[in-house]
Amino acid sequence: MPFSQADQREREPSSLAEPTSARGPTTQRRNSHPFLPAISHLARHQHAAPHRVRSFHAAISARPSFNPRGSCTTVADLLPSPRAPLVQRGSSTLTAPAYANQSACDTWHVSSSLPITLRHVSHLALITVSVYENFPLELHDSFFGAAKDLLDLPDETKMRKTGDRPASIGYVPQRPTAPLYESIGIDSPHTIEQVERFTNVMWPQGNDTFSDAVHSFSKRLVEFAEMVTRMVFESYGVNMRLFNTVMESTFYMLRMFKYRTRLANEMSNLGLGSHTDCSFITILHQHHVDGLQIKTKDHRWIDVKPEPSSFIVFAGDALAAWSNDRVRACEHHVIMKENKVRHSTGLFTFIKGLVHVPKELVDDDHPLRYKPFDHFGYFRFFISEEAKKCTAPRIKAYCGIDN
Ligand SMILES: O=C(O)CCC(=O)C(=O)O
Ligand SMILES: [Fe+2]
Repeated sequence: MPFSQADQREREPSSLAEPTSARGPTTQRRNSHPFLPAISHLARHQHAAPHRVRSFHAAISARPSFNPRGSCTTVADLLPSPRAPLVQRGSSTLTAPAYANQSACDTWHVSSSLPITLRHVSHLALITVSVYENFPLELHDSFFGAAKDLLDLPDETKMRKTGDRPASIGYVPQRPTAPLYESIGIDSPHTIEQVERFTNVMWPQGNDTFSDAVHSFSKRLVEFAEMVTRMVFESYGVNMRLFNTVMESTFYMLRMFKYRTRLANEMSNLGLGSHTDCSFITILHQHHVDGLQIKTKDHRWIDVKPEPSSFIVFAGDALAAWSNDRVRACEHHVIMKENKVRHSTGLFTFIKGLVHVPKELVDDDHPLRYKPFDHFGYFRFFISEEAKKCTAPRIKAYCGIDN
């Protein structure tokens, strides 16, 4: 989420906040916020039996090769063994390999009510998840139709102030370093009040088609983000009371991106430069036009192909720190290969208050590597000029501990 416009608002009081000074490195173990590995790719899954699950239903596929210590995660390593035992509880089922592009993958079917143990998945860099129930294709299409209407508005309209929360940042116009890219954000898009507030700024006469599409889509996306969060807490054996606290303290920002086509005299096809996100997790959706690439541990860029109802989950910098470097924040960029306008969207999660590495993730082999940090404070640092000069990862510069 490489925002260039600093729109820094005052910090919101946090239910998680504890005085930093009161906590030394060895005592900073409560109130931390876990998260998923590096990347999940959520794809439509045809073989599912939706009637088996009550609510949100997804399938997670992963390639084999599991590193039980999971010290550091990127694509193409630390993936679970197909032989790894999977816990199946509640309405979960384990099915045959189902994801066509990946050989020897296993598929887990999970629902939000499902306490599936994700220990084997939690160090993954790349997993694929099919979301098919509660997330019909029409919803994706109506959402992207709404996003297109929004991003086709005149720049002066898109620049209007719409939010005032700590992590708010509104419209990011095309700029010399990323001339093809523009983006616009909606805070708390799962609440109808916030979506209507935003809509009324953009369309003072109202636009129910827009607000309905965005709200319906975001509500489900937030449910999905919660589900993933829960799975990660469980996978790390972190106290579930902490999960509840974190859920209450999570701030969601939805951003919609548009990449225009190149002009005749423009040589570069770079849509968006290489970066990691400052979020805890990011859930991305590319809709139809590809361009997203992620960097593997061995520094290769690989394509993430769009599928009509597929999502990708990235670990952001905050998750990397929370996990005490077990999970690596996913480096990604956008290369515009097709000569088509590209629309994509991302849900970014932030934790209000201090983020601590949980005690479960600190041991002799994994000494504490991060001080507790204020996530919104990190957001402000992330978009600052100072951060741009950092040679080390920004999160390390902000709150890393040299061991
Ligand atoms: O458009 C995309 O697929 C990625 C956008 C992105 O990475 C970002 O805005 O942080
Ligand atoms: Fe990003």
